[in-house]
Amino acid sequence: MPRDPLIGLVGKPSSGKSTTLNRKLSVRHLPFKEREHVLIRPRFTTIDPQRAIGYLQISCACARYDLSDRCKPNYGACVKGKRSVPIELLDVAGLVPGAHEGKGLGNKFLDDLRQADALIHVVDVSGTTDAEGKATRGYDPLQDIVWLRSEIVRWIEGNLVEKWGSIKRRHVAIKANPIETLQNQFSGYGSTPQTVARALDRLKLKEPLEHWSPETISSVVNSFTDEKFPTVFALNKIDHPDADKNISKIAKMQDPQSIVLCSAISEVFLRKLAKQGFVRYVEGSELVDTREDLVEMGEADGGGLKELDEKLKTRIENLKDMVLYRFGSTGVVQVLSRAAELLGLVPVFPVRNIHGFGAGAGSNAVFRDCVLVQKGTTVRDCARKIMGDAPLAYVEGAGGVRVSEDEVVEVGKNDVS
Ligand SMILES: Nc1nc2c(ncn2[C@@H]2O[C@H](COP(=O)(O)OP(=O)(O)OP(=O)(O)O)[C@@H](O)[C@H]2O)c(=O)[nH]1
Repeated sequence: MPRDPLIGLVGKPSSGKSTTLNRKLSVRHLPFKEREHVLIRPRFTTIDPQRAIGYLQISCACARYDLSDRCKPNYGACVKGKRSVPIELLDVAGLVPGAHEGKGLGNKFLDDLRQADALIHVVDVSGTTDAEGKATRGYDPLQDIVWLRSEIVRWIEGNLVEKWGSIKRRHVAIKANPIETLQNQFSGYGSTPQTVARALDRLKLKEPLEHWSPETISSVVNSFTDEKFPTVFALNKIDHPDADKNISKIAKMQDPQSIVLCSAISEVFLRKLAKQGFVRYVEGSELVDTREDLVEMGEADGGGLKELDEKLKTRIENLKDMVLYRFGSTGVVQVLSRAAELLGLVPVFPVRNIHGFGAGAGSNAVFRDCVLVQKGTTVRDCARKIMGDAPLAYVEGAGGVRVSEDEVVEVGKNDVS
């Protein structure tokens, strides 16, 4: 049965992980059942990783069938076809340079990372904190991208090289293929034979495994790391004046698809103002309206918003200029969306009644559930994930069409019941 996708949040101290999570983690607003899930589960000490629930914004199935006004999710929310679906996050705090040698409880944190399917690396792009998170000025944040990646690679490589002699001997003795041999070593990182196959495929290696040089082993581990831990770089603190030059530098070195610019503190601020009734704010967009704006747009009562004092007005104007107009949004919602894209997550909407998309039992509500599955998941696996071991007669997709259990689920293709 496929397990739920898990995204790990990493970054040095003070890069802004908690601030980013505060945005995504609204424990108070969750139903009680879900809250239990969210609470930090201390195992041995208080610095254990935290499981948190983030909200991934997707386009809801209700929008495709023009049923937005009847869409009532059991978890998360749906506003005019934009649905927030809960997704689990693993907050891996405490990674510092030297973690693979055990510095700062590094091995433990790296071990916790094993469970993650993708990573969000929160980078302080303002350069106002050094490698260990202490206040400074002019630090080059590209170094953080380099060292954090290197910690993960050196950890995996170290574990592999330590046993390389016996791995090689066994490989030759049982005439295994490289995928089998490596999968045996990498399964502890949550790898599958497909992950290993893709990692090897890229390298087009000619030499048999028993003749691999240390450089080849290193490139195999690098390629495996790319496959197993696809990473989004959340370049945080873009509101800071020193951020610009660092952003350009990082943009030249990294795949643009892997970068999202964000200002977690701006997102927290805007949400707070919206909650207090001072602004109307559409999450993930550049739209922030004050009472005056709404009056100007023809809403006589200013949308019922409160009057702002001069200080708050100036702060909002600055935030618009420095962040929203320049970058299009605070970027925080986009960070999670990009990670889901890298993972190829597919939202699936299980319903009891495939013709009306309802939940049954006389309810008028539609699309109450939405589960996220990894790309490549079959209809059978998906049904098992939703129904457990209950006997499966057959699965129908939208329009009441029977769907083969071997079919792979795709967006908009087979919303199953
Ligand atoms: N200017 C600016 N400051 C930010 C932003 N996000 C976070 N900060 C500040 O950076 C500091 C560290 O933020 P945290 O969210 O606590 O960082 P962290 O990565 O969780 O730190 P640890 O818990 O030590 O691992 C705080 O003072 C935040 O207010 C941002 O977008 N812009």
